[in-house]
Parts: sequence; structure tokens; C-alpha cells
Amino acid sequence: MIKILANDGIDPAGKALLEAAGFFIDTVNIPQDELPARLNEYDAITVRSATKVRKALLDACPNIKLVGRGGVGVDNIDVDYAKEKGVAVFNTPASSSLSVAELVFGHLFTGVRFLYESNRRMPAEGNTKFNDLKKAYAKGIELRGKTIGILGFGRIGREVAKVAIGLGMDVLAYDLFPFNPEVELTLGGGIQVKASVKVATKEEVITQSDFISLHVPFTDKPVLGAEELAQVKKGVGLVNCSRGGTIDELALIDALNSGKVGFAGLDVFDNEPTPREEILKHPKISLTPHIGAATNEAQERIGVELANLIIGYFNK
Ligand SMILES: O=C(O)[C@H](O)COP(=O)(O)O
Repeated sequence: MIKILANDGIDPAGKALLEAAGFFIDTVNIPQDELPARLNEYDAITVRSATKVRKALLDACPNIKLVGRGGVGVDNIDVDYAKEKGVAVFNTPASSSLSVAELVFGHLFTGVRFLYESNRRMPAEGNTKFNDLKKAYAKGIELRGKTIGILGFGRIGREVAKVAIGLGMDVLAYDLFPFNPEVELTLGGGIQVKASVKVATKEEVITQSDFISLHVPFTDKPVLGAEELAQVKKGVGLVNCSRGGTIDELALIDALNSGKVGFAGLDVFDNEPTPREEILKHPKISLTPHIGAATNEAQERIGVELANLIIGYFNK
């Protein structure tokens, strides 16, 4: 019987599919430092972003034939090395796009109406300072009619564009690779509407947007560093639900302190799982702990997609 360790968990729907296909699924969470000694009992491992599958672990566990990433980013897996060794690597790139896009708008609505700050201050000061706080947060703005710039126009960027268009926003989109600017929205009642984003350069996105959302993988250079943050519109709102390191956090803190950036919504951080204190405590940053894909719906789709990939691989 094929034994699979789902080290960061797997949705019950995915587990049920694998069990029905005759696989044994172990959902125990083995700590990272114990994996080299224990993973070799299994034929495959599935992970989210918490467990790292690096070269040393693959070398220590030659029985592993497959690494399944329940999610998009594979930066926690040494993919090229795994493939060199004949270990299959699968991820589930399509299943979580909508959930990530909705979280982007959670951060945007939070930012334009100061929810992050008023939720911190009201419990502490509300009874004595209610009217002061009412005044402090009186200058909210609407999203409708504003321009959102999307850096990275893959699956998630496209979902962000659809929500934005549905809200009446203008969309500037940039990607390293050519893309189709047409998107198809599914509105309530199943109504389908076609719309287009404006294809832009990175510079146009940076200089012309009221809000910027990042949907890019991690590379060694931030997409928004000090140089780029110096060029944004004053008061821009930034959202990062992609990967830590794609915005230079220290430059972001400076830009928030100077007022150049109005607010930031961050789901990802340089030092996960221990983001720096200046980020955690900053009054102009709305925080979530890397939960872009953490919805019931996305996790179910991910579990099912991953299960089918694993079944297809071992039954081929
Ligand atoms: O790459 C992804 O799919 C997201 O960042 C979600 O990561 P998670 O599975 O650890 O929540």
C-alpha cells in the first residue's frame, strides 16, 4: 500500500479520495527536524508552505517518490533537485486564486476605511475617545473609480482584476510575459461579462496607480524596493498577498512613516513565521498571517486537485 504523509494537513475531501483509491494517508505533523529520520517510511509527502523539502531531506529519504504541494508557491521545495533525483513534484496552481483575490480586497477595504487601526484603538480608547476616533477616521475613500495596478498577471492577478472591475475600478496590469488583457467575470445569477484591463509597463503601474497589488513569485530582488517606492503616487495603498521579500520591508516602513505610502495590507513577510516587530506594530499596516489560500473552499479544491494528481501519478 502506498503511504503518504500529509505533513501540513490535507482537506478531508482529498483524504477521502486518496483512501478510496487505496492509499494510506497519515496526517500526523512531524516536526521539520525529525523528518530526515522518519520520512523514509513513506512513499510520498504533501506539504503547504510550512514544511520545507530541501536537498538534504530528499537525500536522507530515498523512498520518497513524490512531493505534493497543496498550493501555488514551491519555494519551500528544492524542485530542480527533486526532479534530478526522479522525484515527482506537483502543485495546485489554480485552486486558490479566488480566495487570495478576495483577501486582497479585504486588505483594500480595510485600508481605505482604517479598519485595521480602529479595531486596535477602539477597545483601548473607545469609551473615552469615541468622537475623537470618529474624527480621526473621517477621511475614508471609496474604491469605485480608483485605479488598481496589478504587478504579476497570472491566475491570481487575473482574479484580482475581475473583482476590481466588478467594483468599478480601473485596472492597470503588468507582467514579465505577454498576456491576454480580456477577462471574463461571473456575476451573481451566473451572468457572464467580458471586460479588459489596460496593459501597462511596470513603471506605469508604479506611478499611476491608487492601489498596487503584487502577484509575483519570490526572487532575490524585491519588485518594490526603495527606488520604486519613491515613484508611487503619494498616499498609495499597497497589498502583498504573494511572497515575503517582494516588497522591501524596511523601505516600506520608511515610505509609510513619510506618508508616501498611505497604508499597506500584508499577508506575507520577510521572516515567516516571525515577522519583524516594526511591521507587526505599525499603525498603517493591516496584517494577516499568510492566509490567502486559507478558506474552506480553496482548501477543498486544493485537496481534491492534489489527490487526483497523486492518484494519477501512482496509477499511471
Ligand atoms: O503559495 C500558496 O499557495 C500560498 O502562499 C498559500 O500557502 P499555504 O498553503 O501555506 O497557506
